[in-house]
Amino acid sequence: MNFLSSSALRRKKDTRRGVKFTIMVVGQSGIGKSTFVNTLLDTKIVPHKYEPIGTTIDEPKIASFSTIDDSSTINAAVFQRDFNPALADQEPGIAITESEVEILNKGDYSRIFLNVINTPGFGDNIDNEVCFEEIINYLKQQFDIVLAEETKFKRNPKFKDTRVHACLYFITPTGHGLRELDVEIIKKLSKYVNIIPVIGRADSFTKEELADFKRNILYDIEKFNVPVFQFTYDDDEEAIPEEDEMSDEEENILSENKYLQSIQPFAIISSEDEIEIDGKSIKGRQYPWGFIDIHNPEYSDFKLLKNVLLSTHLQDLKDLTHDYLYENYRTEKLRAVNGINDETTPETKKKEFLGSRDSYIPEPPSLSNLNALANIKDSMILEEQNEKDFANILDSAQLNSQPSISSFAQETISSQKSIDSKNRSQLRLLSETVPYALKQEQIQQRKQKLAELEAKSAKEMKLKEEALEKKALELKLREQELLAKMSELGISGNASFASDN
Ligand SMILES: Nc1nc2c(ncn2[C@@H]2O[C@H](COP(=O)(O)OP(=O)(O)OP(=O)(O)O)[C@@H](O)[C@H]2O)c(=O)[nH]1
Repeated sequence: MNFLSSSALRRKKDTRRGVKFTIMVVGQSGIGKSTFVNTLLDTKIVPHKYEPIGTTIDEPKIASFSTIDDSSTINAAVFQRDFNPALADQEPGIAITESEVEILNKGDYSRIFLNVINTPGFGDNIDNEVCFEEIINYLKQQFDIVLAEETKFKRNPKFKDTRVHACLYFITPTGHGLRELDVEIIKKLSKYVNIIPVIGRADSFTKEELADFKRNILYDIEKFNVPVFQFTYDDDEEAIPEEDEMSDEEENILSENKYLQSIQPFAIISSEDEIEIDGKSIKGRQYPWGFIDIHNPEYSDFKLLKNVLLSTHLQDLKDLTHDYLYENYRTEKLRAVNGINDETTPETKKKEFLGSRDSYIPEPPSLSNLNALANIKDSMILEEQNEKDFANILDSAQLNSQPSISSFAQETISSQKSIDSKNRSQLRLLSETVPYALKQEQIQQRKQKLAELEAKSAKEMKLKEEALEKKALELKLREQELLAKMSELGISGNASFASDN
């Protein structure tokens, strides 16, 4: 009989109920992002550029977008779905779209609720700064949503965690290595998401070219300290003490990680098309000289990458996002908003904060008290736990008819309650301000962005107005010249022409 530990049981239950996982694809247009996603899921969930609406199972939701040319009314997403030659010379800007799909593993009935974030327009602009900002803001916003929820006194049981767990960064297949733009964007994004570099359309290289390209990329990653996701393994076998013998499963994981690390970055070939080979239908690409099965590891790392994302490393990617990336973000944010002194212990902070509680007047919602709130909230949870413990003592004491314990517990609870009830109402009020304050911050940022856009378009309007006035003046002068010429020649102008003058 197989026995499962309670955590393994919980994990099994969780996977049956469904695991939420979010991936993002970033890279230049035409590099194979949409094809990869659709092949990965064997479903058309992401549209290709200029593909009309209605070709995917659901229309992707536009989460946010930025336009470069503010005077235009189009945005990247609209621009990309419908080809309009009149707008072809415009900068596309960037859109961030979300597509959700549920994956059911028929073997063990586990489910993954996968959210795919696409970034059409990325890298297609002359100045891509706005694209970086839009993606980073999106990633930060998802962290903020979790932070706001965490600080709530009463959490929403239906809360949806939208943090992005992995970003597949499609490297432009130049063959030379990483471009300056790649280094810059990966460095910026890696603060908020695990970056997995990918070479798309790997069939455009010969075997040797691909090996060279991979080598160049690894060299650049090392040289410029580019923080990408690592498949960790310990090369130093002697470092593991004998008594810490590894189980077969652990050994397999280590050797698998070692192999995955050795083939980095993944070079993939994707295809949405099925081709018929020996009466069997396979996902592949047909060339004038033959075909490629995209699952064949000899040519494509597609199968490996699929396995990493949807099976072997899914939990690692989620854990790293929560325990490392989000935790760093949370700490940084709390420190920044409160100008916190690290030497102060949570206990001192709590005392300082509670010292003035009798004269406490709630401040207007602000992030400046966020850190204090987080610590207070921890202490509240502790106090609440204490109260529960006392109540348990009381219950068991009453059951056992032991009046001495019962009266002790009751006394302690009532004195604790008199302090706590006062605290609690203040703390409840404060903890409710945190999500509100974060929302306010976002609204403020949006307002500022809108104001900047308005100022820019007002400036452009003014320039256009001046240009029109200049043109009108030129026309007027031309008209006068013509009239003068006509009178010289003895030709009389028509009535309206003359009266206009
Ligand atoms: N040869 C080859 N072509 C590919 C591969 N993957 C995608 N393509 C083709 O490349 C073209 C562009 O692919 P997309 O998946 O639409 O590229 P994208 O990066 O999503 O582009 P945007 O939608 O503009 O962002 C399509 O014609 C695909 O069929 C591949 O692995 N090998």
